[in-house]
Amino acid sequence: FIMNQSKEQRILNFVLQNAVRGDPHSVVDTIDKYCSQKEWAMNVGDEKGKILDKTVQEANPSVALELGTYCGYSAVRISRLLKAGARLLTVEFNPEFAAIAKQMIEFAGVQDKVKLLEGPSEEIIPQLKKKYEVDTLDFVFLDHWKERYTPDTILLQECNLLRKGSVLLADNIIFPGAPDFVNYVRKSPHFQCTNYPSHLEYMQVEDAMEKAVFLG
Ligand SMILES: Nc1ncnc2c1ncn2[C@@H]1O[C@H](Cn2cc(CNC(=O)c3cc([N+](=O)[O-])cc(O)c3O)nn2)[C@@H](O)[C@H]1O
Ligand SMILES: [Mg+2]
Repeated sequence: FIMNQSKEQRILNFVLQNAVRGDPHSVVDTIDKYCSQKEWAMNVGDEKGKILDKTVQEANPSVALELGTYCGYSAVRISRLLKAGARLLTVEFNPEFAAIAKQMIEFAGVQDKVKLLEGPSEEIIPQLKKKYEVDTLDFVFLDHWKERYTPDTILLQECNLLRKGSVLLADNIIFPGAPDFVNYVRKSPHFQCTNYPSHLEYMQVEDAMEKAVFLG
């Protein structure tokens, strides 16, 4: 247990020493092993990860966006399911976390499918069309600051980044909670919502994910 390292650095080192290079599944399993046995961390985890997997497979996105990369757990989890030629853009504004995630993504061998965009989501989203050549987004995973879920969902619409059928999936609806987001999407005539009860990663605490499909 190297004290002067960050928790995120310890998670990355555990993966580099214990997972199989080029095998995204082993990277995901190894992070879950470390975070359930050694140090808790805010990865979406395996129980909610299975809901994420099903939602991604159903959407079968060509272009996906993730808000809040953290160590890259869900970026690896999502990108391992993407069809040939599909891509994931993931947004992270903490440079230390971005550096960890970059190494995690490369070790997993999914770097050709994943583009990590460093900066706050509110700055990056308006750049997606011109700077990152996005037309519309097929899938969006929200897992960053919970107070940003609603403003960023509104921003995605204002930037014409959603099309009929675009799928939003939000983590932490119960814990830490995103009450204004849940109110916003469930009240909006532009979204069809589904709630998926689950548990907080690595804990026996209630949590849930919310799927909101854009109706145009
Ligand atoms: N506007 C933003 N733009 C880009 N990246 C952002 C933004 N806000 C936070 N981030 C980044 O998301 C990552 C992860 N993150 C997520 C959160 C919010 N999520 C949680 O706080 C959380 C907390 C718990 N929890 O406390 O049990 C469980 C979870 O699953 C969570 O996602 N804060 N940082 C961090 O690296 C941060 O730099
Ligand atoms: Mg989360």
